[in-house]
Amino acid sequence: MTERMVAIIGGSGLYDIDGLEQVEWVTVKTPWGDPSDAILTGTLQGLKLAFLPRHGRGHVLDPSSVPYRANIDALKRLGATDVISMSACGSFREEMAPGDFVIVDQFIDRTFARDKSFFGPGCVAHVSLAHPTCARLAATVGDAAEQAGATVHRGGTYLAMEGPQFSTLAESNMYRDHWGAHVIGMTNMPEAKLAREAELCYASVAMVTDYDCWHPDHDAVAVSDIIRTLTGNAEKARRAIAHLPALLDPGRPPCPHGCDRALDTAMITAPDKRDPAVLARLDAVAGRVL
Ligand SMILES: CSC[C@H]1O[C@H](OP(=O)(O)O)[C@H](O)[C@@H]1O
Ligand SMILES: Nc1ncnc2[nH]cnc12
Repeated sequence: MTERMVAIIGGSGLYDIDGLEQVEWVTVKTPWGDPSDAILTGTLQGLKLAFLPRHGRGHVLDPSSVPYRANIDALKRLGATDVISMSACGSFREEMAPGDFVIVDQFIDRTFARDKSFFGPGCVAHVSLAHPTCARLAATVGDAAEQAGATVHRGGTYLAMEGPQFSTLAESNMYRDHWGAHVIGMTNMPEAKLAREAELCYASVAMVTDYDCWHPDHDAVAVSDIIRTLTGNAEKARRAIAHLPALLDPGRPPCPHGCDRALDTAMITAPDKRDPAVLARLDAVAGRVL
């Protein structure tokens, strides 16, 4: 049994959480640079929690500038075992309406200007991403969101785009009609890939703010519309977090899906060929297998 620490990565509109005890904003140094901000740590009814605002408090980082590797490394370094991402997103489906929560289970990664792996020359590893989210954690997060009064869609494909501009109509139609995506955002990739490499269970709550630009009855998305919906979404997200301690024990049994053992079969560089400087950077992420 591992001691559980649930890390919440808060997206647009969610820059802190309340109700924690023994609260501290902790500054964490990582070999990948500084995380987006200090990390809020504390306990909620006995459950250890950490909270990191993805864009920094005051929303100072655009999606391409978020230090995804530093964020995941810092959470792992602090002792996180589970990561719950809470993000604003556009919807490609009529029934996934603004205000609804989608528990994402698949991704299409269209980002191209971000560091996507902790591994590389000197230590090569290939983890499986067939099932990029943790089904156990996702089910619990879905329960917490429902208990918070949200309309929850369990399962959905999140198209991660580079941004910061929103999609063209042609792109929106292609993602929706031909690629089968359900929601769109700019941040869950490479975050989910890095969480898997760091052997963290990862679940994503995509909180719908708009219909992007494909919907004939809705104007193309604008930040002002998003902000209007965000406030209500963030309130529901906070209520969902408050339900987590009743659903998650402080002790965490091994992940039945193997998220916490993702590196068991991933490393391919021969041990005597591994670069010591690269291994030093992997101390938190891959320390278990190095
Ligand atoms: C403020 S609209 C666009 C912005 O919102 C989402 O951020 P996050 O995923 O961190 O909630 C989206 O991905 C864009 O970065
Ligand atoms: N329509 C949209 N496209 C990309 N990111 C988003 N975040 C919120 N709405 C979005």
